[in-house]
Amino acid sequence: MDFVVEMLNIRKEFPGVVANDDITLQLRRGEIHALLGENGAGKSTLMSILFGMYQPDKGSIKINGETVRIANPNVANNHGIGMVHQHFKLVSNFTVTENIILGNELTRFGTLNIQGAARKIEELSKHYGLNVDPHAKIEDISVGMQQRVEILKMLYRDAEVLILDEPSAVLTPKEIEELIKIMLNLVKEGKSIIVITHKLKEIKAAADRCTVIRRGKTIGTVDVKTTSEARMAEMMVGRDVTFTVAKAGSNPGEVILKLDDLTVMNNKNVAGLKRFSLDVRAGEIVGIAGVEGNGQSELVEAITGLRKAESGNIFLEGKDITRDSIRSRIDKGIAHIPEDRQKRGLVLDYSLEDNMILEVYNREPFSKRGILNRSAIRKYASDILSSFDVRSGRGPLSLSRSLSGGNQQKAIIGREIELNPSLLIAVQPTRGLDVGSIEYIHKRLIEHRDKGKAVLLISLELDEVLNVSDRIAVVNNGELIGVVEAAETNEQEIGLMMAGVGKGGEQ
Ligand SMILES: Nc1ncnc2c1ncn2[C@@H]1O[C@H](COP(=O)(O)OP(=O)(O)OP(=O)(O)O)[C@@H](O)[C@H]1O
Repeated sequence: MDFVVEMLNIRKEFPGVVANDDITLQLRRGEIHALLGENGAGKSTLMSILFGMYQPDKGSIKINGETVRIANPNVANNHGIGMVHQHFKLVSNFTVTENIILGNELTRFGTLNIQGAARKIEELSKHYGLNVDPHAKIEDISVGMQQRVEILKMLYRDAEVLILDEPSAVLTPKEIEELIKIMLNLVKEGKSIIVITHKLKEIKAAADRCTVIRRGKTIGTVDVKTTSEARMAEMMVGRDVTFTVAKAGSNPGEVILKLDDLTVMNNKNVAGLKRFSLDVRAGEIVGIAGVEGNGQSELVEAITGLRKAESGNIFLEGKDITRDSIRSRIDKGIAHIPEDRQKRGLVLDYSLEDNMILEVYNREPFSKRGILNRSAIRKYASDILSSFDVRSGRGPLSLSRSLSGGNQQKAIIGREIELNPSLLIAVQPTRGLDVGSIEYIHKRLIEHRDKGKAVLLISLELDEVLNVSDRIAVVNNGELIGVVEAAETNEQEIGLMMAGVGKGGEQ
């Protein structure tokens, strides 16, 4: 068999955890190979080893049949291996071309040949159907385009093997479709791809084979065509997974959050949210559906106090909080699962336990007269971590940075739900989570509702909005297009509303 990459019996240990335990993955030339596994199963570690960022403790790597030692990412590049990380590594005020040649291109005379590079990038972009403008500035292009720049960067360096780490996590549904097309184009031209993803639908749509790992061990490699989504999910978590959300009807009570004619400016100082009014009641989950960038961030930031409202009012349990500080809003009962877990969710260089008390460290029993009560903090953190199944090497003492992305996300969700807020704002709460964890988080959101609390769910996953919410508010271009009962609508209707067509067909 013609394998372009073979990772054989790989082992990698971190303090307190065996991240990879005898893992074998063989990549055929010209295939799309999915790598599937629960949060913390060891996928990123395995790919970091292939890309030369970590050295395995045991095992070997073969490229085109020859054993190699990949000492660092430059060596990986020289072997034709490229990687697109979850968090892009682009300089935002540089152009596409400047980013691609950064650290790579010096001519024989020590001067840069930017025009030549731009021409080559344009050709590559055309050849693989990427449609990227080499002269555009990174800050002016969409996230989907930025990802293509990362792909181009690999192609520019003649990568034959492309590793994509959860590439669809940051994309809109349309961008995901385009990405799948691009991946299929790439393999048609002879490239080989390893893609880490939690989305079984995408594996079905794009991949040839799929290797499943669980808790650091290989479970098996399957042909995607002949394996059902349910079977792959079961291999991954070791039990059956239900894909539907079980919930009783809602029982809404008094209004908890009232937004009245709210206008909020965006970063470009134009109205990102326009004269927006909405009620969220106790005992209900209201979902916000919309294409990314249609006012959702401005809405969330205005409610949480991260951005000021230009006009209009925000009421929490009848009290006007429009001008309250962030701290005062937290104290009054607003909790927030932020979209960006690394920037806003966690202090990555703090331990997990310190992250669990970020909002409550000044309360008893966690501190008294400025002295922290470590044992109370540890107990509180340990309880959250075990109830949300946050897996890490050293439990509450683990550095937050060392957790896998999905486990970081679960820790944030646990911390916010534990505050028992009267209003829980959940932004993309299940982004990057495996299907088992998604099931669990949905259950906890519904439980919170059933305790008589209000939940505002903002998600780009239409399935999630439809399944978890009781009512759905659709936004387009910063405006509320309409509010519908989740039980009485469907994907088509919401899709049309997201495109700006009001309920009943009026534009
Ligand atoms: N640098 C590190 N130091 C300590 N522990 C680490 C480090 N990197 C990863 N780990 C641990 O190794 C395990 C595997 O992590 P890894 O990031 O490979 O998982 P993953 O499968 O990619 O998860 P996810 O789907 O959540 O991204 C986790 O328990 C994680 O906490």
